[in-house]
Amino acid sequence: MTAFELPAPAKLNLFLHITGRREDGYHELQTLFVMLDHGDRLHFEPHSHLDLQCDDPDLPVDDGNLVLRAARLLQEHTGCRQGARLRLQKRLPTGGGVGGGSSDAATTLCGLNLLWDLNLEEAELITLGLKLGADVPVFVAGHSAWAEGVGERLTPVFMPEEWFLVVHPGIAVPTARIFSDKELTRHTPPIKVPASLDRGTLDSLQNDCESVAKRHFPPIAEALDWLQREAGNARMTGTGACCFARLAGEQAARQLLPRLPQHWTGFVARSKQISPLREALATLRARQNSGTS
Ligand SMILES: C[C@](O)(CO)[C@H](O)COP(=O)(O)OP(=O)(O)OC[C@H]1O[C@@H](n2ccc(N)nc2=O)[C@H](O)[C@@H]1O
Ligand SMILES: Nc1ncnc2c1ncn2[C@@H]1O[C@H](COP(=O)(O)OP(=O)(O)OP(=O)(O)O)[C@@H](O)[C@H]1O
Repeated sequence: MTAFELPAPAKLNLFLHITGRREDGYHELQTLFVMLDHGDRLHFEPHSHLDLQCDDPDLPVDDGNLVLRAARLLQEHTGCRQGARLRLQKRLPTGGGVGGGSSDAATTLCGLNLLWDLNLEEAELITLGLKLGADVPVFVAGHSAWAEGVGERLTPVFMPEEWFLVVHPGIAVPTARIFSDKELTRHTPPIKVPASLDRGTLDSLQNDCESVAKRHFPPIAEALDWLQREAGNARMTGTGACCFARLAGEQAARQLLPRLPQHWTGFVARSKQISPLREALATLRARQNSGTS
């Protein structure tokens, strides 16, 4: 396979319940993930060794970057000695709760599986991904999903494609800081996976991390208040910092975006049943099979 580019999409947690804590300190969750049509991009090229470039000067380009950690993990797991030149275009805010780093890691695993002709099955990539972070498996699976465990027990759910305004109130939230707070609600009773998730049910479900995140990071409370006033049904995603609201359509979302207070950034995105990564991989494979790569 020669050079190609793949998306690393964002996710939203439409709700997030914490139902318990494991002995290793990780939290048991119930959450609904949707994939968005907005995210980072990663360029792959054959190369003698692993080399990462990134357009965000605040991110490391050594093993501190999840892209290189994912690449090395795949090399170790398969014994593959090939390299790759990887160029990461960041669009997702770091520590934003939209899964930026995790999605980059998933795209790296899937892209190198193709570049290096490894032919690993999706289940094997998911197991590897979980070693890199609790959010990596859902990006490898690449569809909207109900998730349990630490986020790795995935059940596909059909969700209508909807438009969202996602607001980033200019701060980075370290996930561990929220999960280590003594006052975090950790015992929400588990709910059964509903056969279908109607809007009324979804709107009644909360993000258990919100109150702790709002206390540590007041800009999150401000962003939630603003979105609630302007659009209704405001929620935080993951452990923050991003907050989001569902809008009636693309136009409504795009009209609200320029009205964001100046010190925040945001983006408009549509949820996708099948992630842009999975779609792009299918196109690349089809090209490979027809010999036009
Ligand atoms: C909150 C979510 O974003 C929901 O999608 C994810 O569960 C977080 O996933 P992630 O960013 O991939 O998190 P990881 O990199 O695996 O973990 C960061 C830290 O958060 C804490 N952590 C994370 C996930 C989890 N289910 N329980 C935890 O207690 C752990 O202290 C861990 O050291
Ligand atoms: N490729 C990457 N992109 C973003 N952050 C990265 C990357 N590689 C390593 N990191 C580190 O990961 C941390 C933030 O991770 P990430 O961007 O996944 O947070 P997040 O968007 O809040 O995701 P989540 O919803 O999974 O919590 C930062 O400490 C950052 O330096």
